[in-house]
Formats: sequence, C-alpha cells, structure tokens
Amino acid sequence: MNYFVTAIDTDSGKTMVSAILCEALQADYWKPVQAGLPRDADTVQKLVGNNTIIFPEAYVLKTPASPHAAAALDGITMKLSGFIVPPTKNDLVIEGAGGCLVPLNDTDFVIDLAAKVADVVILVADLYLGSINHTLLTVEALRKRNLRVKGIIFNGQPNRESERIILHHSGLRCLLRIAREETIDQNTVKRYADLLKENWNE
Ligand SMILES: Nc1ncnc2c1ncn2[C@@H]1O[C@H](COP(=O)(O)OP(=O)(O)OP(=O)(O)O)[C@@H](O)[C@H]1O
Ligand SMILES: C[C@H](N)[C@H](N)CCCCCC(=O)O
Ligand SMILES: [Mg+2]
Repeated sequence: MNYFVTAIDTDSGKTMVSAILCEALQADYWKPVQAGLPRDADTVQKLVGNNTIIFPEAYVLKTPASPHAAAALDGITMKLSGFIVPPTKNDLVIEGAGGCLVPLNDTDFVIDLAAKVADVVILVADLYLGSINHTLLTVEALRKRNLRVKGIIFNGQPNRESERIILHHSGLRCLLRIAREETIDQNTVKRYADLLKENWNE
C-alpha cells in the first residue's frame, strides 16, 4: 500500500509522522520533491531502524520555497509524468511538500501528485490557532478529488475542542496524537509507532 502523508501546512510535522509510519508499518520512504535543505529523506533515515529503504527524490530543488517557484529558480519545470513510484514489495510512505494545494507547476498541485502515486492519504494537523479552518479546507479538497483518507494525526499542543470539532465535521478518525517533544530521536519515533500500531486497524 502507498500512503501519502500530507498536512494542513508546511512545518506541520509530516517528516516526523512519516518516520513514525515507516517504523510502525516497516515501510519504505519516498519524498518525491524536496525544496531546500536539509533533505527530509536524511531526517527520516536518522529516525528509523535499518529496515526502511529511503528512495531518492524525483526532484531536489535548491530553494526552500514553494516547489513551483523553487523549480523555476533552478530552471526546471516539474511534470507529473516525472514522478515514478519507486518499486518495493513493502508499504511505501510518500511525503508531500507543504500542504495539498501547494503548486508543482502552473497546472498541478501536490494533491494531484497524491492522486497519481498513492492509495490512501494520512493527514497531519498541527493544532495551532487557525488549524480548524485549515484542516477542514484540506479535507474538502481531498474529498473533491475522491482521495481516500485513512485518518488524521494531531500534532503539537493538545486542544481537545479543536480535535473534537475537526473529527465531528470531517467524519475522520484520529490515528494518533503527538505531543510537543523536547527531543525527537529513534526512541521518540519508536514510542509513537507502537501507539500508532494499536490504533491502526480499528
Ligand atoms: N511534536 C513535535 N515536537 C517537537 N518538534 C516538532 C514536533 N513536530 C514537528 N516538530 C519540528 O517542527 C519542525 C517542522 O516539522 P517537519 O519538518 O516535520 O514539518 P513538515 O510538515 O515535514 O514540513 P515540510 O513541508 O517542509 O516537509 C521540525 O524542526 C520538527 O522537528
Ligand atoms: C520549503 C518548505 N519547507 C516546503 N518544503 C515547501 C512549502 C511550500 C509552501 C507553499 C505555500 O503554501 O505557500
Ligand atoms: Mg517534511
């Protein structure tokens, strides 16, 4: 199964969640488009055990910006046809860039890439003030394109009322809650992977 990790915004915790998913599912990892450094692939490599294969990106762009803009600065135009899913017998965790409607070029968005390469979406929602609106808009966009969403992973400062109203209106399931952590290392990832496994098949 190919899981696409998207979020309600950039810096929402997709990379950490991807590492947790790789650990929980013993899955491989692919970041199709990387804009700026450090490479999320390197971060995931440090956070997971040896069983995860980290596949190379389809595009590595120099500038930490919207991928369409970063590509233009590098003199590249990305195309959906340029994204070929790496072959693996394992589950594959595919990490997006920013949120769903982040442009790859003047036509396609990250959500179009998700529709092309993945079977199911995992949505990461950081619980900042404003996240209810961003989460429900993201769910609408995913539904409009008929993408299957497995559930939401809440990240950051807990906010039970935000979580309740998001789950109520989206009809989605909470797969995991991640607290703000002092340190994020292999032990942190393993701890959350064990919790995720408990919730995965409900
Ligand atoms: N629960 C958490 N506790 C502490 N720090 C966190 C937590 N979640 C994310 N962070 C930190 O916040 C920053 C942004 O998170 P992350 O890189 O995972 O975002 P992202 O959604 O992958 O962004 P991008 O769109 O660039 O891929 C990182 O430095 C990460 O370590
Ligand atoms: C560079 C950054 N860390 C991400 N990889 C890309 C974020 C793009 C956000 C674009 C936007 O929504 O304005
Ligand atoms: Mg990331």
